[in-house]
Amino acid sequence: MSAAPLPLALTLGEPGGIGLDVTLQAYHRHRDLPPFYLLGDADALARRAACLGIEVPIEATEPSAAAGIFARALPVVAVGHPVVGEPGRLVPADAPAVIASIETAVEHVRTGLAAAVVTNPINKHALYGAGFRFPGHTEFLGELARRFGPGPSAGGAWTPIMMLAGPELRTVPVTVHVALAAVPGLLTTDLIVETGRIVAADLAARFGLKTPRLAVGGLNPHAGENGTMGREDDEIVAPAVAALKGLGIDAFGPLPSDTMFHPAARRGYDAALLMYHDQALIPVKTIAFDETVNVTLGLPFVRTSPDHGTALDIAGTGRARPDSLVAALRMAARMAAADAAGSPAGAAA
Ligand SMILES: NC(=O)c1ccc[n+]([C@@H]2O[C@H](COP(=O)([O-])OP(=O)(O)OC[C@H]3O[C@@H](n4cnc5c(N)ncnc54)[C@H](O)[C@@H]3O)[C@@H](O)[C@H]2O)c1
Ligand SMILES: N[C@H](C(=O)O)[C@H](O)COP(=O)(O)O
Repeated sequence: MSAAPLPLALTLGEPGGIGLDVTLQAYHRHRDLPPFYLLGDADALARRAACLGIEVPIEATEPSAAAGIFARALPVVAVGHPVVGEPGRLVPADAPAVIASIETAVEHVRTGLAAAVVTNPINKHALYGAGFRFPGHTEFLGELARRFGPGPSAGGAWTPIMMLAGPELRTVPVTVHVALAAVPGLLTTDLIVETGRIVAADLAARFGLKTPRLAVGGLNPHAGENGTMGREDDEIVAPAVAALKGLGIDAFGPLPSDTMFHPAARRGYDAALLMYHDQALIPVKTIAFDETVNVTLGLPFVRTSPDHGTALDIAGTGRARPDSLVAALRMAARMAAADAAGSPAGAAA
């Protein structure tokens, strides 16, 4: 007899945003989801369900009982902080619960209570007053990963890599939450090579792509047009592509970033590496905003998230679509199964 699958640990996210809405709607509308529990406050979730006018049975519980409860009620595991969760408003008193839910989710995976971490969106600015010092989940999770033991990077660090994965396109920003003006100074050949190496390794191990093809986009218009529109593409990006090839990775570029996302071009690669946040996130969110998943590669555990943000403008209105969260829950379950099996399981979106 095989054991019941471990549940996924879903974090609270910003309680003034749509995280609670999409959590409730996902459970309400989809009967075939992998079992998950919300790390938060059952009362706040019940208040949001009433606000949305939907009936969702909610049960406060412990992680070990969550999978058994899931068929009859949405399990909620308390994080030890009450939550106000007023739709459309950031309440400073809610920040400790938001941070605690992320830490607790990672701890539950580390201690074998949960299979993977799925995060609801946060408002980073709202957390800074409570001591949060990271640009986003990605960097915070990289730090929390140290609890699993030393990572492969310098000083025992883990290198978390952001990938946005949709049904037709996967993109990776090489630099992430930094001002555009800082990007040229941060781009190095080593950074691109390390990013490409982790992407190729995780696509093979966790997405069932044995020899993933990586398209590398240039920084400047027309990938620098032979150096006449900036030298970074020739001096930093091209050597990184050559180094990735030297590692046996099927990488090519630098490509002009404006013409690498049309349908025929997309069929030529499994993931695209782009030099900064908006180069990577605009195409994938434009093509499939409702189905794309934000996944963190390079960690000793699985983390996925919907691609959207807190959307304070529509919280509590019933207009938030749960599709991206549903995709994130399903992808997390597939990736965790691949990790558990120690072999590729094909977690493609
Ligand atoms: N994973 C995360 O924690 C994460 C991801 C992205 C943005 N954010 C944060 O979210 C905040 C708001 O960011 P933003 O305004 O750029 O993006 P957003 O995704 O919150 O909203 C952009 C637009 O899309 C709409 N929208 C978003 N999700 C939707 C859904 N599920 N259904 C229907 N409509 C939806 C919103 O109403 C808004 O009009 C920022 O503080 C940002 O840092 C967090
Ligand atoms: N850049 C991400 C996006 O726009 O989807 C987002 O801010 C989430 O980042 P984290 O997963 O690091 O919180």
